[in-house]
Amino acid sequence: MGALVTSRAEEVPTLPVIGDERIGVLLLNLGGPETLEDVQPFLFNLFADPDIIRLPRLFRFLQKPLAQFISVVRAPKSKEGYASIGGGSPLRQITDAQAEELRKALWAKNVPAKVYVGMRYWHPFTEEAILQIKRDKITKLVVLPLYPQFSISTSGSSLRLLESLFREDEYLMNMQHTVIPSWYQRGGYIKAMADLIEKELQKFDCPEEVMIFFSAHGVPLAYVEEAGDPYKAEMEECIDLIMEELENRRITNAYTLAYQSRVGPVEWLKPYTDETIIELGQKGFKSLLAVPISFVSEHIETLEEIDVEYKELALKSGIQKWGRVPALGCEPTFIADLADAVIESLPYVGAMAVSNLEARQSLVPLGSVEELLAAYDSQRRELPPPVIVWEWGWTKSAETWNGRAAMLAVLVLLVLEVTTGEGFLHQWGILPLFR
Ligand SMILES: C=CC1=C(C)c2cc3[nH]c(cc4nc(cc5[nH]c(cc1n2)c(C)c5CCC(=O)O)C(CCC(=O)O)=C4C)c(C)c3C=C
Ligand SMILES: [Fe+2]
Ligand SMILES: [Fe+2]
Repeated sequence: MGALVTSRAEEVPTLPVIGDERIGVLLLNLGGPETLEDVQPFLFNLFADPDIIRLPRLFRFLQKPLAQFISVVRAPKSKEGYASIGGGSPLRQITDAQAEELRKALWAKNVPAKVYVGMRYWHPFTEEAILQIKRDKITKLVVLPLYPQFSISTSGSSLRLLESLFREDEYLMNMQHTVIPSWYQRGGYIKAMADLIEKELQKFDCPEEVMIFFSAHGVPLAYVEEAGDPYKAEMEECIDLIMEELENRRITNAYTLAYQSRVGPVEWLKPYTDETIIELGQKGFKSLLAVPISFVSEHIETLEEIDVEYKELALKSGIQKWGRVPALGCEPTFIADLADAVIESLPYVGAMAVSNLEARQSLVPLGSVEELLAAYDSQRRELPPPVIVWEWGWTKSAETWNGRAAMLAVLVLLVLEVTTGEGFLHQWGILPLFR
């Protein structure tokens, strides 16, 4: 259920109607498997997303079979990871708690709003949250992705899904709404991050000698260089702002940014976290403080990848003292800032009423996300034509048989790829995702 999120339902006051208005906030997030049985279907949902695996247009019909194949092959390794952090992702629980704290902060600031959670790949799905929003007859909606920096693969994917849901539904089309596409530059968020870093630095014997190691989730390089994803630029600006805030507190440590969690053999944003850790060890750094920067909840990549894998690598590479800044979670300065972001965006929701035509065309009043997504789509159209072109018959039955022949050919190609290690899917960087 994408319902009003609360730990104890009876404590939630009934949503007052101000005039005719009912305000809602929709938090968008990735979602994670709650049990080990959820892992494979969760992975299927993730890989079936064309914003995660970008196939050329002619091969889109392969998206789901490919997602099925990759998810089945990858599931055992992923399950091991989830088993090691307690048998499932903590993401739903943390996001629900953030939603409840945000609701309280909004009510405390005299903005009585309902807060909904819509996950992209697992429960509560975005579609469920939208159903609940309609049931509650929300009239003004603020859409807030829980990713500080925008990426096509995260906020972009969720917004694309929302846009398609909005287009199909008369009620949603007419609902006033606005989106906060990214918020990495907000003062409260920057301050909250700096507070956490400052606190963790104090746990080292010589805090001023610690290398502050920002580890962001990576994306394939082509997203940034070909599709125009602003993720890297926003990430770099975000880190500059945090370091400025620390400098104002006379904390002038060395710092660096690297990208973690790459999947498959295509080039991802560099430098890579693992390679950077080894280099820092070689350069003689002895103390590292890891700062997860692209996500505001603990999840498998903080709890397993950073806390276990990267720590082990660091210790092997000559680092003697390793620390890690916790994810923001329900940190009060951060939640208060999210509440302010929502409140500041409310006039834009009103503005949508003035130009409802715009509201019908785009989720975003200023058009920024629509422009980003449009740029991304035009990149997709410009991809070179695939080598195989199916140009057989035009009758219905011929098309059916062509489809079957194509599927058979694809299966043969898959078997050949797996056995020889070469082929189209390797060239597109897809097949090695299986491992
Ligand atoms: C800002 C954060 C994230 C970006 C950008 C991102 C891009 C991205 N991710 C994959 C593949 C996988 N991601 C997986 C889990 C996962 N991803 C993020 C965040 C970002 N992903 C989080 C927080 C999580 C963990 C959720 C949880 O359960 O705690 C997984 C599944 C885990 C695994 O098997 O390793 C995959 C696979 C790609 C390909 C991509 C960019 C194209
Ligand atoms: Fe991911
Ligand atoms: Fe990942």
